[in-house]
Amino acid sequence: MDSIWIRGGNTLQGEIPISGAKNAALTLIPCALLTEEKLTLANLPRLADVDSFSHLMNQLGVSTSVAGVKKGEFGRKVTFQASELSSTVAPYDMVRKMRASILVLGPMLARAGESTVSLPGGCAIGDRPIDLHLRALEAMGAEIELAAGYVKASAPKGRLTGGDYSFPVVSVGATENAVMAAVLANGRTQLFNAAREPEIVDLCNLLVAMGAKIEGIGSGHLIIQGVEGLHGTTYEVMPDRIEAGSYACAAGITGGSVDLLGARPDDMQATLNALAQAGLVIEFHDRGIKVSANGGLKPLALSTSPFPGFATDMQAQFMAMLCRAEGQSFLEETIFENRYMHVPELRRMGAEVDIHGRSAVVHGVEKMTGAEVMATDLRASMSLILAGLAAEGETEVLRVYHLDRGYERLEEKLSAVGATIERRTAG
Ligand SMILES: CC(=O)N[C@H]1[C@@H](OP(=O)(O)OP(=O)(O)OC[C@H]2O[C@@H](n3ccc(=O)[nH]c3=O)[C@H](O)[C@@H]2O)O[C@H](CO)[C@@H](O)[C@@H]1O
Ligand SMILES: C=C(OP(=O)(O)O)C(=O)O
Repeated sequence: MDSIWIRGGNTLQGEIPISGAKNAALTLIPCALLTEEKLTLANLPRLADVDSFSHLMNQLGVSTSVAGVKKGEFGRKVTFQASELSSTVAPYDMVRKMRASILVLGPMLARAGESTVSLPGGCAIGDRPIDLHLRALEAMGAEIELAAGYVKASAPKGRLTGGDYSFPVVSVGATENAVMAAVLANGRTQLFNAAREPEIVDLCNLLVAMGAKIEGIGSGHLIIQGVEGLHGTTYEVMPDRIEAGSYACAAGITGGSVDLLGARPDDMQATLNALAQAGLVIEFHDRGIKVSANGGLKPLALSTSPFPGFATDMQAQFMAMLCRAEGQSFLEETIFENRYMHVPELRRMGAEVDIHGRSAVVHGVEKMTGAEVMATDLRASMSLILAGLAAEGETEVLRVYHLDRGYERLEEKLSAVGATIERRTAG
């Protein structure tokens, strides 16, 4: 199993190209299920989750072809074609590896009139139910059965009918499933209190490019007029705002300066505001965003919330950075109940963090020290990498497969800006 080894203490300086967004890719790929024609996605990040999703698509009968990729380039262009579906079942073996597999439920139901997907269950960061995905599909006439760990959805007479649904809690995945189902439904669907994350805007923009009719894109009220069919297209995946924010924290924690090439300011305003409040200097230019340290880090008070609020996917990385701030920071995690798994590992590196339920108090320390640490989930892993970059001595982050879900060639990107970092393969 691979690990990442770091010798900390280097000040990072230089350019980091930002890859296509994992969380956009994972909702754009299942859109291929909505048409018999080819869907080509450019700038798809080379990530374990994207490979797993492509594999799941293959199991459903979708063909994939990858365009020639040049050595040293990030991302790749993949064409998906679902001429016909050979299966409408997403098995446990796939779903347990990647929760986002649930995102085939809506489009497969819309396309084939039926869809069976293994229940994803909880994961390291929390319970993560899918009840809202199911309620939204029921509002479009879906009949849902739960049995033997699977959810089986079917559309009476083979086609969903437009309906209205108001989400009691903002859910990114449930909004995505509902939108992908509604685009082929018979009639109009209205979604209230829909998630407004930039990845959902990316999804809606792709669907419109495929011939869908969607109003209110970017707002919490989506109005979708179902159409008879969608066509293929070529579409470029948006840049990863979480990857960009993570590398911005790397500049902060090492007292350096990085240019986040391709990052889009509008997608990450809350992150940029928090970085600025922590004392970093943010500059915008036509190739991206430059984030530079300017003296010591200031402590912050941050609470996670749905977009446009401060993203839960940035909480662990900010916590690592704030371990080096001058004073006490306060963090509150409102989205997932168990998203402080990185804290015991950060403490092993000298961090002083108190947890009280969903709140954390981070007492800034003058130095952190390298250690062997265990990654527990994707963003927790990144927080340990960040701590390792600033720590004295050597850090080895184990269970790197979590990182490989969401950071394309992390060690290459960080060594290019001056980090002493390498991937080690055991055995
Ligand atoms: C692949 C992907 O895009 N993953 C992102 C997506 O996850 P995901 O789509 O799973 O997260 P949701 O937005 O659905 O979850 C938000 C909250 O709603 C709750 N909930 C959700 C669905 C449901 O049916 N019932 C329910 O109660 C969840 O437990 C959580 O407390 O959004 C999260 C919140 O921004 C991010 O951390 C993940 O990186
Ligand atoms: C929680 C995350 O992803 P997923 O929903 O795929 O687990 C994440 O990207 O931080």
